[in-house]
Amino acid sequence: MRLIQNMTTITEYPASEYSAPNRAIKIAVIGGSGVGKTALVVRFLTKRFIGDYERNAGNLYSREVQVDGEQVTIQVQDTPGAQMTDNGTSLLDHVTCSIQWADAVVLVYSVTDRSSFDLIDQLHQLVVRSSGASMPPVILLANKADLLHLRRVDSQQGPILAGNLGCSFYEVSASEDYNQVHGAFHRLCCQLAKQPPPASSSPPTSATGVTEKRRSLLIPRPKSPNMQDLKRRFKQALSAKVRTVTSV
Ligand SMILES: Nc1nc2c(ncn2[C@@H]2O[C@H](COP(=O)(O)OP(=O)(O)OP(=O)(O)O)[C@@H](O)[C@H]2O)c(=O)[nH]1
Repeated sequence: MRLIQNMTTITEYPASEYSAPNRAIKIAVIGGSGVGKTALVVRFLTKRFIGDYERNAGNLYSREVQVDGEQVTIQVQDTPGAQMTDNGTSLLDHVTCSIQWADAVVLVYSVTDRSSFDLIDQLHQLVVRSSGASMPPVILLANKADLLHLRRVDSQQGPILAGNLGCSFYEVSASEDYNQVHGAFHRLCCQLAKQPPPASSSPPTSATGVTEKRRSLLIPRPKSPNMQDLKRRFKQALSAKVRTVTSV
């Protein structure tokens, strides 16, 4: 597949075709539970929308692509849903680790879930706190835009929040519109690809050494075989649909 946008080209290849180590672009996707994080990641990487997923335990997905002639590996960390508690938020250890690992962060809420919108401000603060001196690029995604009758977050509120946080905003539907989802991730990838790759020998840029940790120690290990796992789930979903059709 070849995509051209703003003079930047991205060509996707099956990961198995290449063995040479590439530059990696690492993206962490964070947000409340059930907002569609997995659906968005899978849609971006495979073009497919699969309705049902197991509850996310923190999978790492990757895909080989070519950006402006440079072969890169896009790695997307799908984090478990953060939840609001009386004391703040929970399930944040994994989220914090993902932020420190990532080159960029995608914050996600669902337009059908007011609490997921209210959570964004706290998650953004967590990104600021976890990033030290090297704040990564952040984009805000409002998902499930197709569910008009269930909307609980007004369409003007997303852009206002994004403006306050200083990040780009996209309202998307993982289920209905691949181009919207792809466009949002694509622009982020192009932005990251234009940045110079980190020098492996460079010293930490902050007293906490967050930058150095981001590149090395805190890389979460994949908890599933990524594309293999995706293919297995897709086959399961297909065969379930075939069973439903044949039994009607
Ligand atoms: N209608 C509609 N449903 C969606 C959309 N995106 C996701 N869903 C549904 O929302 C539910 C939750 O999606 P997931 O991708 O599992 O959400 P998640 O944020 O990864 O959830 P956790 O693993 O609990 O953190 C699933 O039933 C999806 O089919 C969308 O754009 N439109």
